[in-house]
Amino acid sequence: MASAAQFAKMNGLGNEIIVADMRGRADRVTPGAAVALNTDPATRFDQIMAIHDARTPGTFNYIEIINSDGSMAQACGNGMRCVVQALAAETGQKIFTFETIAGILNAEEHADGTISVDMGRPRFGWQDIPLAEEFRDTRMIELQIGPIDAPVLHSPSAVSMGNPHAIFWVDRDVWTYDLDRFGPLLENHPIFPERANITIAQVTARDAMTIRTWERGAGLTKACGSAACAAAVSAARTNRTDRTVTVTVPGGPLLIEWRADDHVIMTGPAEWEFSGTFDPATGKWARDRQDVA
Ligand SMILES: N[C@@H](CCC[C@H](N)C(=O)O)C(=O)O
Repeated sequence: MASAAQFAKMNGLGNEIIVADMRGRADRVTPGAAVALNTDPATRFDQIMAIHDARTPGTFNYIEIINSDGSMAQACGNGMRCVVQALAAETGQKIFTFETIAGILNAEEHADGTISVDMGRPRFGWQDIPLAEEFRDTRMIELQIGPIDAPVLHSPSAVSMGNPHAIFWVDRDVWTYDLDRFGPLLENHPIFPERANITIAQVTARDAMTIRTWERGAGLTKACGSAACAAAVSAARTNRTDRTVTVTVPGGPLLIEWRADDHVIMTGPAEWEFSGTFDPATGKWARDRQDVA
C-alpha cells in the first residue's frame, strides 16, 4: 500500500474537484483510485487535480488532471482555480505559473478572492482539436443528432482549449435539451477521435451567454471552465458576441476575456469543502479529524 497523501475536496462553481497533494512523491493517482473515490458519494468528483513537484524551472508545480472515469484531461479551468486557492492559502503567494500536459499556464488570485487563469490560446485546426476528418472551417462542422430532417442539435463550432470541445448553438433555454441523453452519444461520436466535451450554448446578448456541458470522462457537470472559454471564443469567432463575455453555467457566472494577444482569461471563484488523506493507489480515504463533526 502506498503512503497516504493529503487532499482537499473543493469546487469551482459546483464543478466537483479533488485537489491531491502529490508533492515529494514519485507515484501518481491511479485510474482505479479515481474511480473508487468517485464511487463514494462523499468524495464524488468531476476532476482530480494532482499537484506534483515542478518538472520545469520557473514553474511552481506540475499539475496532472484526472477525470472521474480515470482518463486524463489536458485542461480544467475550474480545477486550476481550486489549485490556486489551495496553494495561495498555504504559501501566501498570489501569482503562479504551472505546467500541465498541455503546456505552461499562469494564474492569479485577486484581492476579492476571485481567481483568473490564463487558459492559453484556442486552436481551431481540425487536426489540433482533433477531428477525424478534414474541416477547413471549424466555426461550423457537419454533425447532427435527432431526426435527419429535423435535428435537435446540429452544426457545432469545434475548438481545442488544450482539450477538445464542440459547441452547439441553440435558440431555446439550454435546460429544455436532454443533454444527459445526447451527451454520451456526441462525446463518443467517431468524428472526435479523442472524444470531446459537448456544450449547448444560448447567446443572450453581445456580452452574455448561458451554457450547459456534458464533460468528456465526467458527464453532466455544474460548471466546465474550459467549455466556457471554448464557447466564448467560438461565439466571438462566429460574430455572435464580443470578445469579453459573462458565461453563465449551472453553478453561476464566469467572466471570459479573449484578449487581443489571443490568450483566453477565465475569472471566477473557488470553494474549499473539507480535507482528508487518501491512498493514491486504491482511493481508500479518511476525513481529517478537525473536519469531523
Ligand atoms: N471541468 C473542466 C474540464 C475537465 C476536462 C474535461 N472533462 C476533458 O476531459 O477534457 C474545466 O473546468 O475546464
